[in-house]
Amino acid sequence: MDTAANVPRWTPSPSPTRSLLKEPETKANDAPSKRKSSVDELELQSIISEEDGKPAAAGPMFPFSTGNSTTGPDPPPYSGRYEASSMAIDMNEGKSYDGGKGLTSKGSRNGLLLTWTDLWVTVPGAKNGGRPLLQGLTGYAEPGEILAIMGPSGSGKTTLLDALAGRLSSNTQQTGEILINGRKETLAFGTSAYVTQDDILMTTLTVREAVHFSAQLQLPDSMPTSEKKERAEITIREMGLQGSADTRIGGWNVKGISGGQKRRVSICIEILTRPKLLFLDEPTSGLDSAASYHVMSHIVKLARQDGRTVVASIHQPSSEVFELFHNLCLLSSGKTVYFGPVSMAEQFFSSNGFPCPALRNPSDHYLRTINADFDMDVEKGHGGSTEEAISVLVKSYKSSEISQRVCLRAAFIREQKGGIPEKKGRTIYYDIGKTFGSIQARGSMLMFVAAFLTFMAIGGFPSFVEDMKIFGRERLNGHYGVGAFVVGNTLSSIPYLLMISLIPGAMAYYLVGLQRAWNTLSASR
Ligand SMILES: Nc1ncnc2c1ncn2[C@@H]1O[C@H](COP(=O)(O)OP(=O)(O)OP(=O)(O)O)[C@@H](O)[C@H]1O
Repeated sequence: MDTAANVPRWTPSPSPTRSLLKEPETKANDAPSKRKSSVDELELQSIISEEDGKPAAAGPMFPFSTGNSTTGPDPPPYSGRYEASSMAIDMNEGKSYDGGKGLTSKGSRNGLLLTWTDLWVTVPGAKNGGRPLLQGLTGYAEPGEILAIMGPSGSGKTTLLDALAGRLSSNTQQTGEILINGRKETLAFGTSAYVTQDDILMTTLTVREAVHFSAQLQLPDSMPTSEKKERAEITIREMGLQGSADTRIGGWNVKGISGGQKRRVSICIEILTRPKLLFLDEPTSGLDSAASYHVMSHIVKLARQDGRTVVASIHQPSSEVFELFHNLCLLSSGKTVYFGPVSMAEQFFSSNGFPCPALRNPSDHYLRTINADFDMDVEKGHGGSTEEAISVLVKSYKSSEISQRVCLRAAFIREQKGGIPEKKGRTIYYDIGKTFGSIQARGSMLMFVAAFLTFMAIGGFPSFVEDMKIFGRERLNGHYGVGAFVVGNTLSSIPYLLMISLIPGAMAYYLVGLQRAWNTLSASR
C-alpha cells in the first residue's frame, strides 16, 4: 500500500510559463529589444535587492511551483513596475468611472465607494491578547465593479464581508477604518444587501410567494403593487427560477427545491431592491458551472447598471466566472496575499516563482498555491512548504508597487467625499393610516401579538411533559403531596403564593388590553 509520502501528487505536470523575471541570461547576439528587456529586469532586480537590503538568493521550491531553484536565482518580489502603465490606466488617482457606467470620478453619481484601511479583526483569547482573524487589510470596492474575495476555507473571507457590512459578531474586536464615499457612515435601509452563506428562507412558501412577499415588504410604498409584482417576476426569471416558481421551498421535514435553487432564491430576495452595495457570501455554492456563470454574469450586469458596488466571496469559480471579476482580494490566514486587478494576479504569482501552468484555471492555481490545510499530504523532501510559499507571497505583496498603488487609490477614494443616501426608517405597523385596509393591519398585529404569546407558551410544553414525569415519580414516592396548603405558611412560601395569585391577574390584564385595543379600532372606523 502506498504510504502518504509515496502518494503521487495530484497536480498535473506544469508546463513552463513565461515569467518576465525568470528569463535566461541574455546572449550577445540576442535581439536589441530582448537585451533591453533583460537589462531592465536586471535593473529591477538590483533595485529590489537594494530595497530589501539583501541579495537575491536561491530559494526553496514550493508545492505547485515550477521555478527551478538550482538553475537560477530566486525571482525577486513582484514590484509591478513593468506594468506601471497598465496599472496607471486601472488604478491611477484621476481615474474616471465613466467607462460606459455613467459615473464620474467625483465620488460617483449614484454609486458607493467602499474603502478599508489597516483593518484588523481579533477575537479575544487568553494568549497574547487574542487571535487575529484579519490582519491589517487595505482595499477598496468601486461602483460598477465586482471585487472577488478568495482564499482557502477559514482564511477570513466571511469575516471581511461581515466587517465591511458592519455585521461582525459581538465577540470580535475591530480596528482600522471603513469608509463609504469617504465618510464614516452606517448605511441607510435598502442601500446595501447581504446574501449570507446559509439560506434562511420560509420553508412553507413557494419560490414565487417568497419573492412576492419580500417585494411587498421591501419595495417602497410609493411603488404601485403591480410594479412590485412585475419586479418580483423579472427577478425570478433573471435568477433562472421560472421553472420552479410554484414549488415549495421546503426544509428538513418536506423536500422542496434544490440547494442551488435555494441559493438563487436568497440572491433573488436581496437584489429585489437593486441595492447600491451588495455583499455576497459564496453566491455560487451548490450551483453547477453553467448556473454559476449565469447568476454571476447577471450580477455583473446589475453592477454595471447604474454603478452598483459588489463584493463577493467565492470558493471555486470556473475560469469563465473568474474572468467576470474586476478586482481580486486573495486571503490566507487573514493576511493579504494579493489585492489588485484580476488581470495582474497571474504576473504577480509567476514573478514570485508560482506561474500558472497552461490549461489550468488561474483561480484554482492561486488557491492550490496558498492552501496549507493539506500540507501533510504533499510529498515531502522536494521543496518548501506551502507556509513558506504564503510567506513569500505575503511579503512580496507588501513591498510591491501594486500594494502601494492600492493604498494610494484607497486614499484618493477616501478624499472624494461623495454623497450618502438619505436614511429612512422602516418600521412595520408604523403610520398605517385610517383606511379599511389599515384596520385589517391593526387586526393582524393584535392577532400576531396574541398568537406570539400563545405559541411562546406552547414552546414550553415539551419541558413541561418531562417535568410532569418527575413530578409523578416524586409525588408517588411521597416526596410531597398536592394541595394549596403544601406551599406552607412560612416566609419563603410568600413568593409562591404571590406568583399563583398573579397568574389570573395577568390574564385578566391582557384580556382587558385586547378589549381596549378592539374598542379603539372600532372607534376609528
Ligand atoms: N466570531 C468568531 N469567533 C471566533 N472565531 C471566529 C469568529 N468568526 C470567525 N472565526 C474564525 O475565523 C476564521 C475565519 O473564518 P471565516 O468564516 O471568515 O472563514 P472563511 O474564509 O469565510 O471560510 P469558509 O470559506 O469555510 O466559509 C475561522 O478560523 C473561524 O473559526
